[in-house]
Amino acid sequence: MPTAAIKICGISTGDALEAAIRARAAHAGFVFFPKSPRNVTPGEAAALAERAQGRIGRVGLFVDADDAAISEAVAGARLDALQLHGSESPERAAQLRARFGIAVWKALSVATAEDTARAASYAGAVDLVLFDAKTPKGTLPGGMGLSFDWNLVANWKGPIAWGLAGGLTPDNVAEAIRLTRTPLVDTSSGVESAPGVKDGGRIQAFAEAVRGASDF
Ligand SMILES: O=C(O)c1ccccc1NCC(=O)[C@H](O)[C@H](O)COP(=O)(O)O
Repeated sequence: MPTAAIKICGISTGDALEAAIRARAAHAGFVFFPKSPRNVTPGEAAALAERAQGRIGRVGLFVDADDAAISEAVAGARLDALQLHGSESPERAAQLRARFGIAVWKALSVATAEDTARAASYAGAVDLVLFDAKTPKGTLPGGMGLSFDWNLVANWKGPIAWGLAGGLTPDNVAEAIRLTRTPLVDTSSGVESAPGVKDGGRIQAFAEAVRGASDF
Protein backbone atom coordinates (compact mmCIF):
# COMPACT_ATOMS: atom_id res chain seq x y z
CA MET A 1 0.00 0.00 0.00
CA PRO A 2 1.52 3.38 -0.97
CA THR A 3 2.26 5.80 1.87
CA ALA A 4 -0.46 8.39 2.37
CA ALA A 5 0.54 11.98 1.63
CA ILE A 6 0.54 14.24 4.69
CA LYS A 7 -0.89 17.72 5.06
CA ILE A 8 -0.21 19.67 8.23
CA CYS A 9 -2.84 22.38 8.46
CA GLY A 10 -2.83 25.59 10.46
CA ILE A 11 0.87 26.41 10.11
CA SER A 12 1.44 29.91 11.47
CA THR A 13 5.11 29.99 12.53
CA GLY A 14 8.47 29.26 10.96
CA ASP A 15 9.16 26.56 13.57
CA ALA A 16 5.95 24.72 12.70
CA LEU A 17 6.73 25.00 9.00
CA GLU A 18 10.24 23.59 9.50
CA ALA A 19 8.83 20.74 11.61
CA ALA A 20 6.37 19.85 8.83
CA ILE A 21 9.17 19.90 6.24
CA ARG A 22 11.45 17.78 8.46
CA ALA A 23 8.60 15.29 8.84
CA ARG A 24 8.36 15.14 5.02
CA ALA A 25 4.80 16.41 4.87
CA ALA A 26 3.71 17.09 1.29
CA HIS A 27 1.51 20.11 2.09
CA ALA A 28 1.44 22.95 4.61
CA GLY A 29 -1.94 24.57 5.23
CA PHE A 30 -2.29 28.30 5.95
CA VAL A 31 -5.62 29.32 7.46
CA PHE A 32 -7.10 32.59 6.19
CA PHE A 33 -10.05 32.83 8.54
CA PRO A 34 -9.88 35.54 11.21
CA LYS A 35 -12.03 33.63 13.71
CA SER A 36 -9.48 30.80 13.82
CA PRO A 37 -6.67 30.59 16.40
CA ARG A 38 -4.52 29.56 13.41
CA ASN A 39 -5.35 32.55 11.25
CA VAL A 40 -2.48 34.13 9.33
CA THR A 41 -2.48 37.52 7.67
CA PRO A 42 -1.48 37.69 4.00
CA GLY A 43 1.82 39.26 5.15
CA GLU A 44 2.57 36.45 7.61
CA ALA A 45 1.64 33.87 5.01
CA ALA A 46 3.92 35.52 2.44
CA ALA A 47 6.92 35.16 4.77
CA LEU A 48 6.10 31.52 5.47
CA ALA A 49 5.50 30.86 1.78
CA GLU A 50 8.93 32.21 0.92
CA ARG A 51 10.51 29.67 3.28
CA ALA A 52 8.28 26.91 1.93
CA GLN A 53 9.18 27.51 -1.72
CA GLY A 54 10.26 24.26 -3.36
CA ARG A 55 10.21 22.39 -0.02
CA ILE A 56 6.53 21.78 0.70
CA GLY A 57 3.25 22.56 -1.05
CA ARG A 58 1.31 25.63 0.07
CA VAL A 59 -2.42 25.25 0.58
CA GLY A 60 -4.55 28.26 1.55
CA LEU A 61 -7.67 27.51 3.57
CA PHE A 62 -10.71 29.77 3.13
CA VAL A 63 -14.27 29.78 4.45
CA ASP A 64 -16.72 31.34 1.97
CA ALA A 65 -14.15 34.02 1.20
CA ASP A 66 -14.60 36.61 -1.52
CA ASP A 67 -12.38 36.88 -4.60
CA ALA A 68 -10.48 39.88 -3.26
CA ALA A 69 -9.37 38.08 -0.09
CA ILE A 70 -8.41 34.97 -2.02
CA SER A 71 -6.58 36.98 -4.64
CA GLU A 72 -4.47 38.78 -2.03
CA ALA A 73 -3.54 35.49 -0.37
CA VAL A 74 -2.80 33.65 -3.63
CA ALA A 75 -0.47 36.41 -4.78
CA GLY A 76 1.23 37.04 -1.43
CA ALA A 77 1.64 33.43 -0.34
CA ARG A 78 2.07 32.04 -3.85
CA LEU A 79 -0.41 29.31 -3.05
CA ASP A 80 -0.33 26.01 -4.91
CA ALA A 81 -3.89 25.12 -3.92
CA LEU A 82 -7.05 26.55 -2.37
CA GLN A 83 -8.88 24.54 0.28
CA LEU A 84 -12.52 25.62 0.47
CA HIS A 85 -13.87 24.92 3.92
CA GLY A 86 -17.23 26.68 3.85
CA SER A 87 -20.43 26.09 1.91
CA GLU A 88 -18.87 26.74 -1.52
CA SER A 89 -20.92 25.15 -4.32
CA PRO A 90 -19.42 23.17 -7.22
CA GLU A 91 -20.05 26.24 -9.40
CA ARG A 92 -18.16 28.54 -7.03
CA ALA A 93 -15.28 26.06 -6.78
CA ALA A 94 -15.05 25.78 -10.57
CA GLN A 95 -15.12 29.57 -10.90
CA LEU A 96 -12.20 29.90 -8.45
CA ARG A 97 -10.22 27.20 -10.21
CA ALA A 98 -10.67 28.96 -13.54
CA ARG A 99 -9.86 32.38 -12.11
CA PHE A 100 -6.72 31.48 -10.17
CA GLY A 101 -5.46 28.55 -12.24
CA ILE A 102 -4.38 26.49 -9.23
CA ALA A 103 -5.70 23.31 -7.68
CA VAL A 104 -8.91 23.55 -5.66
CA TRP A 105 -9.72 21.23 -2.78
CA LYS A 106 -13.20 21.07 -1.27
CA ALA A 107 -13.68 20.04 2.34
CA LEU A 108 -16.94 18.17 2.89
CA SER A 109 -18.24 17.60 6.38
CA VAL A 110 -19.40 14.06 6.90
CA ALA A 111 -21.83 12.46 9.32
CA THR A 112 -23.89 10.20 7.03
CA ALA A 113 -23.59 8.33 3.72
CA GLU A 114 -25.54 11.17 2.04
CA ASP A 115 -22.70 13.50 2.96
CA THR A 116 -20.09 11.39 1.20
CA ALA A 117 -22.38 11.07 -1.83
CA ARG A 118 -22.24 14.87 -2.21
CA ALA A 119 -18.63 14.51 -3.32
CA ALA A 120 -19.69 13.37 -6.80
CA SER A 121 -21.29 16.75 -7.49
CA TYR A 122 -17.80 18.31 -7.31
CA ALA A 123 -16.40 16.09 -10.11
CA GLY A 124 -14.85 18.33 -12.75
CA ALA A 125 -15.00 21.34 -10.43
CA VAL A 126 -12.27 20.49 -7.92
CA ASP A 127 -9.06 18.50 -7.82
CA LEU A 128 -9.62 16.81 -4.48
CA VAL A 129 -12.33 16.35 -1.87
CA LEU A 130 -11.34 16.28 1.76
CA PHE A 131 -13.72 14.34 3.99
CA ASP A 132 -13.80 16.01 7.39
CA ALA A 133 -15.99 15.82 10.50
CA LYS A 134 -19.12 17.94 10.99
CA THR A 135 -18.60 20.47 13.75
CA PRO A 136 -21.28 21.80 16.11
CA LYS A 137 -23.26 24.90 15.04
CA GLY A 138 -21.62 28.11 16.19
CA THR A 139 -18.11 26.63 16.27
CA LEU A 140 -15.31 26.65 13.70
CA PRO A 141 -16.15 24.64 10.57
CA GLY A 142 -12.91 22.65 10.98
CA GLY A 143 -9.80 22.27 13.05
CA MET A 144 -11.79 21.10 16.08
CA GLY A 145 -10.15 17.70 16.54
CA LEU A 146 -13.42 15.88 15.85
CA SER A 147 -13.54 12.69 13.81
CA PHE A 148 -16.37 10.87 12.05
CA ASP A 149 -17.17 7.24 11.30
CA TRP A 150 -14.32 6.27 8.97
CA ASN A 151 -16.37 3.34 7.63
CA LEU A 152 -18.32 5.96 5.65
CA VAL A 153 -15.27 6.57 3.44
CA ALA A 154 -13.51 3.20 3.66
CA ASN A 155 -12.02 2.33 0.25
CA TRP A 156 -13.85 5.30 -1.26
CA LYS A 157 -13.84 5.03 -5.03
CA GLY A 158 -15.27 8.28 -6.28
CA PRO A 159 -14.61 10.30 -9.43
CA ILE A 160 -12.15 12.66 -7.68
CA ALA A 161 -8.93 12.35 -5.68
CA TRP A 162 -9.64 12.43 -1.97
CA GLY A 163 -8.22 12.77 1.50
CA LEU A 164 -9.22 12.23 5.11
CA ALA A 165 -9.30 14.86 7.86
CA GLY A 166 -10.88 15.35 11.25
CA GLY A 167 -9.48 14.37 14.60
CA LEU A 168 -6.43 12.56 13.23
CA THR A 169 -3.61 12.20 15.75
CA PRO A 170 -0.31 10.33 16.03
CA ASP A 171 -2.24 7.68 17.97
CA ASN A 172 -5.10 7.00 15.56
CA VAL A 173 -3.83 7.88 12.09
CA ALA A 174 -2.41 4.42 11.33
CA GLU A 175 -5.76 2.82 12.11
CA ALA A 176 -7.53 5.43 9.96
CA ILE A 177 -5.27 4.69 7.00
CA ARG A 178 -5.61 0.93 7.34
CA LEU A 179 -9.38 1.15 7.53
CA THR A 180 -10.00 3.70 4.81
CA ARG A 181 -6.92 3.33 2.55
CA THR A 182 -6.97 7.07 2.13
CA PRO A 183 -4.28 8.49 -0.17
CA LEU A 184 -3.94 11.67 1.92
CA VAL A 185 -4.27 12.56 5.61
CA ASP A 186 -4.74 16.06 7.00
CA THR A 187 -4.28 17.09 10.61
CA SER A 188 -4.25 20.27 12.61
CA SER A 189 -5.23 20.12 16.27
CA GLY A 190 -3.92 16.54 16.57
CA VAL A 191 -0.38 17.86 16.30
CA GLU A 192 -0.81 20.82 18.66
CA SER A 193 -0.02 21.37 22.33
CA ALA A 194 -2.76 24.05 22.57
CA PRO A 195 -5.17 25.56 20.01
CA GLY A 196 -3.03 27.13 17.30
CA VAL A 197 0.30 25.99 18.82
CA LYS A 198 1.95 23.31 16.70
CA ASP A 199 4.17 20.76 18.45
CA GLY A 200 7.20 19.60 16.44
CA GLY A 201 7.39 16.29 18.31
CA ARG A 202 3.76 15.49 17.57
CA ILE A 203 4.21 16.41 13.89
CA GLN A 204 7.15 13.97 13.69
CA ALA A 205 5.21 11.25 15.54
CA PHE A 206 2.25 11.74 13.19
CA ALA A 207 4.46 11.35 10.11
CA GLU A 208 6.10 8.23 11.52
CA ALA A 209 2.71 6.70 12.27
CA VAL A 210 1.57 7.44 8.69
CA ARG A 211 4.64 5.79 7.21
CA GLY A 212 4.31 2.86 9.62
CA ALA A 213 0.75 2.27 8.47
CA SER A 214 2.00 1.18 5.04
CA ASP A 215 4.26 -1.54 6.51
CA PHE A 216 1.82 -4.34 7.12
O1 LIG B 1 -8.04 25.10 11.65
C1 LIG B 1 -8.93 25.96 11.75
O2 LIG B 1 -8.92 26.77 12.67
C2 LIG B 1 -10.02 25.99 10.75
C3 LIG B 1 -10.92 27.05 10.77
C4 LIG B 1 -11.95 27.09 9.88
C5 LIG B 1 -12.11 26.08 8.95
C6 LIG B 1 -11.24 25.02 8.92
C7 LIG B 1 -10.19 24.97 9.82
N1 LIG B 1 -9.32 23.91 9.82
C8 LIG B 1 -9.42 22.81 8.95
C9 LIG B 1 -8.30 21.88 9.18
O3 LIG B 1 -7.30 22.20 9.75
C10 LIG B 1 -8.33 20.52 8.68
O4 LIG B 1 -8.46 20.56 7.29
C11 LIG B 1 -9.34 19.63 9.32
O5 LIG B 1 -10.54 20.27 9.68
C12 LIG B 1 -8.77 18.85 10.44
O6 LIG B 1 -8.68 19.54 11.61
P1 LIG B 1 -8.40 18.73 12.95
O7 LIG B 1 -9.60 17.95 13.29
O8 LIG B 1 -8.08 19.77 13.95
O9 LIG B 1 -7.21 17.86 12.69
